[in-house]
Amino acid sequence: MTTALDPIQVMKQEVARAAAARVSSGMVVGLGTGSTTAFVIQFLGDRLKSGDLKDIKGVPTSFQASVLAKKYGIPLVTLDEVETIDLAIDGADEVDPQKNLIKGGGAAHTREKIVDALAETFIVVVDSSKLVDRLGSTFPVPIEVLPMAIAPVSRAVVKLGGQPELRMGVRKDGPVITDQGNMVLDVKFSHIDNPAELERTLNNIPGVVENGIFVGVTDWVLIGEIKDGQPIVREM
Ligand SMILES: O=C(CO)[C@H](O)[C@H](O)COP(=O)(O)O
Repeated sequence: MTTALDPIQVMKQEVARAAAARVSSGMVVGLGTGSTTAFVIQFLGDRLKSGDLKDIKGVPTSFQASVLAKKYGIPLVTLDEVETIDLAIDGADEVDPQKNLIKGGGAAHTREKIVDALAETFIVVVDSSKLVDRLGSTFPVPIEVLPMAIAPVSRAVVKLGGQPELRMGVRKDGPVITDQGNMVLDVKFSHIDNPAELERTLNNIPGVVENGIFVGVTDWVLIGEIKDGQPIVREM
């Protein structure tokens, strides 16, 4: 008996393979967080193992990314050790037609924004379900907040028209704690007219560490799709 592969997983793998193929020997590579970039890290490890790729260094965007990079044999460096990142590859929860993003489904958006924004080239890898006409259509905006400021930040986002919800752990009692020891508010907005303005406004609230709106950071989006029953990768 054969088991049909989940089409979303197939699209993620294809797009991850296409992104991993864009990495050249000697590059410093930003390693994103999430299920799609987990495939990227695995494929980079495969290329290193086969000798097709040599001497790359990874800058992880999360504890999860560093664990996977070690598992697949990718040497890691910190931002203290390198001045530039040649290429960053990361996933996203929503992508609009201007290549603006909502990220942070894995609560890693703070480190992701630092690494992705530093990269000379930033490639986003998504399956086609992540494409939206307008940010905020399907996904709330994740905001990393210092634990002591959860109440005032929640009140401030309500004044901005948002509905905040403290992100809770799935296999853990209590809230999700980020790699930096903070908490995450997922904030639903009925519509986001100006993502750049909302990104700045949210980051100006005292106690907010970083929010998951990424404006003007993306160079390329690789989109995994199924066409005529076959997975294809489209570029935006
Ligand atoms: O922003 C992220 C983590 O903070 C991820 O990149 C985003 O949630 C997409 O994840 P996936 O590839 O699993 O769909």
